[in-house]
Amino acid sequence: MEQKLKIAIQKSGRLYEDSVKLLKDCGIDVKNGINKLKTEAENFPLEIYFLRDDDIPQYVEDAVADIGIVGENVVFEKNKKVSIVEQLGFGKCRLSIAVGRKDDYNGVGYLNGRRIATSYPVLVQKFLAENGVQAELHEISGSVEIAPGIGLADAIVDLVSSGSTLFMNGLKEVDTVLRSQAVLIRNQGLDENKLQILERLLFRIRAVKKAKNNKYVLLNAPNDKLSEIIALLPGMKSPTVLPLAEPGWSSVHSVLSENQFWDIIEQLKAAGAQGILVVPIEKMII
Ligand SMILES: Nc1ncnc2c1ncn2[C@@H]1O[C@H](COP(=O)(O)OP(=O)(O)OP(=O)(O)O)[C@@H](O)[C@H]1O
Ligand SMILES: O=P(O)(O)OC[C@H]1O[C@H](OP(=O)(O)OP(=O)(O)O)[C@H](O)[C@@H]1O
Ligand SMILES: [Mg+2]
Repeated sequence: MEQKLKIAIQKSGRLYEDSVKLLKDCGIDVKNGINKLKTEAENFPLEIYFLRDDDIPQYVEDAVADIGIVGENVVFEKNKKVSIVEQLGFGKCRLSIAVGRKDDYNGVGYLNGRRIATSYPVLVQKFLAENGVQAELHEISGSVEIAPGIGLADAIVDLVSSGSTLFMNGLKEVDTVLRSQAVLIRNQGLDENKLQILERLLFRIRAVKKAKNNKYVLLNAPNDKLSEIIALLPGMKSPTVLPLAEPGWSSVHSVLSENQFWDIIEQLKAAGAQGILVVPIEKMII
């Protein structure tokens, strides 16, 4: 029987949809019946377990699952013997210190002798020790933002992304303990066969990630401006240039990365490019 790689992903919550989408974008068909906690892909040797995110590092250390998708915040908090294989670019958030909106926080020293509520005692204790601060930790498993309002703590350390939960609870973000995103982790003792399946999966994940960070650009350029325009375009090798039906004009095709995209588009326009089209790329294999 063909061996399968076992992957643990979050059952529901912030990482669930993006984790399933990533596998689907990798061409792996994931059928998840409601309340079904285990499923097999039909077209790739992968078995998928749907779990609480907190449990994933332990399961991966114990080889109950071979690999898993979980936030770096959880990986570092749980401190299990697993390896991080790849950052996945979603589930981006930060573990931050927040205090009451009117409190006069003036640096981490403010926390000396105060009560801090958090679901991340290990990370918070490490941060406090590094900063020479002694505080009283109250570990709570959720709804941390309510703690100052009900007199349970003077400050909290919790995950923040838009900041709207803090705002709605009368709190303000004052310092960051850790920046986090979802990562792929693996058991440290995978055999050759499983490592090979993991390599195949990683090859696809990287192609999907790369495609997301790049755009395909098509534009029209007058031939006398071609060399100036081509010099602005990186492309995978070099841009493709095709003659247009209209004499004296060419169509130029290239790939631009998301982070330099708008700068280059402005320069292309200034250099005489017209009819610029930007198209998403589905997979990118270099
Ligand atoms: N607001 C956010 N924006 C982006 N990513 C987030 C946000 N909040 C949490 N995350 C990331 O998503 C992970 C899962 O968050 P979620 O709130 O779903 O966890 P949970 O309530 O502990 O879920 P579970 O039921 O699986 O234990 C977090 O560990 C973090 O990495
Ligand atoms: O800065 P924001 O965009 O408001 O996001 C922050 C909130 O998101 C997470 O909780 P989530 O909404 O996932 O619910 P949970 O408490 O049930 O985990 C986190 O624990 C914060 O409470
Ligand atoms: Mg959890």
